[in-house]
Amino acid sequence: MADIRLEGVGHSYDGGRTWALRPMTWTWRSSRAYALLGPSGCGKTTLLNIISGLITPTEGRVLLGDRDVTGVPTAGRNIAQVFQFPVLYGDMTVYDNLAFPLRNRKYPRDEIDRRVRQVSELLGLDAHLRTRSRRLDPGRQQIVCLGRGLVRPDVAAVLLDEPLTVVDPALKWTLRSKLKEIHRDTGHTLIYVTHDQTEALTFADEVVVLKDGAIVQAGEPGELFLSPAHEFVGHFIGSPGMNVLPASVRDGVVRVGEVAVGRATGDLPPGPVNVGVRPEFVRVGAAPSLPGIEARVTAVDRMGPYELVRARVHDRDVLAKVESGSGHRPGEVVYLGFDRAYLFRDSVRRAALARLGPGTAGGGADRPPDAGRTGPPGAPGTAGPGGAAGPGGAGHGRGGPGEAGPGSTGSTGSAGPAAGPGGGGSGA
Ligand SMILES: Nc1ncnc2c1ncn2[C@@H]1O[C@H](COP(=O)(O)OP(=O)(O)OP(=O)(O)O)[C@@H](O)[C@H]1O
Repeated sequence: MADIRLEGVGHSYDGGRTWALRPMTWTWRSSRAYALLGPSGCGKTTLLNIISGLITPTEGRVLLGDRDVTGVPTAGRNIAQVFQFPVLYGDMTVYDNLAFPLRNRKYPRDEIDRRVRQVSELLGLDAHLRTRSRRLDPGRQQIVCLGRGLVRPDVAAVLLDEPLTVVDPALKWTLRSKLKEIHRDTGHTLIYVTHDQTEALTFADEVVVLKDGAIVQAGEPGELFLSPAHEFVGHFIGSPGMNVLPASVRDGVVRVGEVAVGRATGDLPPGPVNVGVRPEFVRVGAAPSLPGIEARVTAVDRMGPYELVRARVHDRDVLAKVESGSGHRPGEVVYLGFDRAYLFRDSVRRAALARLGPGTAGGGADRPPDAGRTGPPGAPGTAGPGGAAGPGGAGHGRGGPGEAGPGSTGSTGSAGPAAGPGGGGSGA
C-alpha cells in the first residue's frame, strides 16, 4: 500500500475568493489510522472528497504513491469511502450489498464469500445477511455501509466521514473498537472524519486537527493533550479545555498583571502572550508556588470522582481539576501552581512557562513549585479523577513543555500558516 500525498492542495468553492481548504502539503502514511478532527465547516469533508476524487482541488496535486491522481475520478483511485448517512442498494440483501464492491472488481466467488462473512461476523451482521437492506433501521444500514467500505482487502485507503452519526450511542463504542480491530487485521490506511474529540482520541494512531481550512497540529492523542501547539487545540481537546490567562513577557519574565508568574523558556521577544494551562495541571494550594498566582475560589463543582475548582485571577476564571473531597470552598484565597503551562502568541505556542530562578525580581514569592501541593489529579497517564483527562495515556515524561511542534510524529508535511509553533522553548 502507498502513502497518499497532498502537494500544495487547496480548494475554493467560490472561484478563489475564499479557501474552504487552504493550500497544504501533507502525507497520509500507509497503514496508519488517522482521525481528522475539527469543528463544523473547517474543511474536513472537502479534504476527504479531494482524496477520494469526488472533488478536483483548485490547486495542487494528489499522489497515490508515485502516481499523480489529481484528475483521476473516484473509480480509478482504489479508495473506499463511507459517508455520514447510509448509501445502499435498498432492494439488495445485506450480503449482496457487502459483496458488491468485490463482484464489481471480479473477485473469485469463494473469496467474495469469505470476505463478506468475515466482515459480517466482525460487525455483527450475520443474522441480517439475507435481509433486504431497506428493511434495516438506519443505524444497521450504516453498519452495512461500514462493512462495504471495509470489505475490499486491496484498497489504498478507507475514508470514513463521520460514519457513526446515525448509529445508536451505545453501539458506537463497540463499532469503534471493531474498526480498530479491522484496521489491525487489514492494515488499511484509515482516515476517520469527526468533530468529536473522544471519537478521535480513542480511535486514531494520529489525530490531525483542522481549523479554518488549515492543519493546526497533528500527532498522537497524548501529544495533542500534553503539548498543544495552538490555542485552538488546547480548547478543542480536553474536557474542560485549556485555561488561558493574558500576560506579558519582559526580560524573559512572564507577568499576569503586575505579578511575576514564571519565566519564558527560550528567547521569547517581549510583548503580550497568553499563558495556557490545562485544568489537570493546575494545583490549588494554601501557599504560593511558582509558576503560579494568587486567586480566589468562586465555585467548586463536584463531578463525582473529581472536583472542578473555579478560581478568579484578575478578571479571568481558572479551572482546576482536583481530587474529590479537596475541602476547597468559595471565597477562599488560594495559590494556583502550574505544572505544565505554555506561552502562546497569536494563538501559536512559542515557549513554555518555567519557574523563576532564585532572586528573580517580580511580584510573586520565589518558592518551590510544590509548596502547598494538592496534586494534579486526572493528569494523563495517571489514574486520577477526571477520566476524560488523559487520552492516549501518555505520561508526564514525554512531550515536555517548550519542545517539538506539530507533525513531529507520524505524518510529514507543512500545513499552512497556522502550523508551526515557531521558536518553541527549549524545555522547562
Ligand atoms: N458544495 C459547496 N459549495 C460551496 N461551499 C461549500 C460546498 N461544500 C462546502 N462548502 C463550504 O466549504 C467550507 C468547508 O466545508 P466542509 O463541508 O468541507 O467542512 P466540514 O468540516 O466537513 O463541515 P461539517 O463538519 O459541518 O460537515 C464551509 O465553509 C462550507 O460552507
